[in-house]
Amino acid sequence: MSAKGWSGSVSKKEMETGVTYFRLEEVAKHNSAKDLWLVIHGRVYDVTSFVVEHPGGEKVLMEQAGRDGTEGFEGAGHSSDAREMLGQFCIGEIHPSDRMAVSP
Ligand code: HEM
Repeated sequence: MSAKGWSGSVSKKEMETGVTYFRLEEVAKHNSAKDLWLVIHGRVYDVTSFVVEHPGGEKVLMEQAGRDGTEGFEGAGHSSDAREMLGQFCIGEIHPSDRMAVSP
């Protein structure tokens, strides 16, 4: 369980479930093409290595960098292949306290 650049302490719940939780504030820091995280359906994705490979282009990912890209992701009508790809970029979930602020 590693989280690049994350300096928060590990909560009891995280130790029990093995899930890494990120605050929106933390996700927002990863907002450049060289360090790009986004949130889709409450999960956090580090797509830094995927930006240049994204079939939909770099621009749309940059526009959502450090933010909740659920609407954009769903709006583009991604294939089931694209949905399966999400798994390899997932690094954790949005912290329960911030969950109301993002799309479930
Ligand atoms: C980890 C996140 C993402 C992955 C793995 C991903 C993957 C893909 C893949 C594999 C395609 C090719 C078409 C398909 O198989 O559906 C695609 C196309 C596309 N994606 Fe993404 N995508 C991601 C995030 C996003 C986001 C956040 C947006 C918009 C804000 C977006 C917008 C698009 C668009 C506009 C296309 C082109 C659709 C077309 O040409 O018809 N993608 N993406």
